[in-house]
Amino acid sequence: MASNLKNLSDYSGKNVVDISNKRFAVVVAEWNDQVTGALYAGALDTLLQHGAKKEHIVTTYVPGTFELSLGAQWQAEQHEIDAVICLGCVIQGETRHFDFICDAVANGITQVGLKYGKPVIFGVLTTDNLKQALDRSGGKHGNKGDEAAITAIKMLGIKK
Ligand SMILES: Nc1c(NC[C@H](O)[C@H](O)[C@H](O)CO)[nH]c(=O)[nH]c1=O
Ligand SMILES: CC(=O)[C@@H](O)COP(=O)(O)O
Repeated sequence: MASNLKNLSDYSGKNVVDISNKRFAVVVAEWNDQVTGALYAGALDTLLQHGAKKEHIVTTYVPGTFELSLGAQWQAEQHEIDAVICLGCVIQGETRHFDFICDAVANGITQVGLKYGKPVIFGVLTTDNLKQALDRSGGKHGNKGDEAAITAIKMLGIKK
């Protein structure tokens, strides 16, 4: 369902479990930091609102979205990490570079989750322009950082 039909910050309460002892890694891309900073604020707030302890949230930064996959692997390979949340924002420029980054990071993040059997969440905006990104990082369509955090929580509820 397109974001303009479903607010990114709305979610059902199903599979929302006690996360007071769960440890989260949040990996944030520095590119478009006006947007990724807002995504991070949303994700952090959502984790804390649902009972995560601040001392159980490890935050690291990578240069760009392309580096999120390796940044996520460095976190997921640590036994004590229960879930990884990846936050980035790729905005279409004049060339096809956008396509290569988006494809690489979607596949890379997927492979990390499968390799370590842990939720590794794709909290990446892939937009045509800055306005679309701002609308989805705390604007009229909600915050994909919220969505990424609640997705991590719900996946932990599903994983036995
Ligand atoms: N154009 C955007 C980038 N480009 C940088 C890449 O992510 C990567 O860091 C570089 O290709 C070196 O490997 N990154 C974003 O996160 N967002 C963009 O819009
Ligand atoms: C997604 C990008 O890497 C892009 O913003 C770079 O811009 P351009 O395609 O004009 O080089």
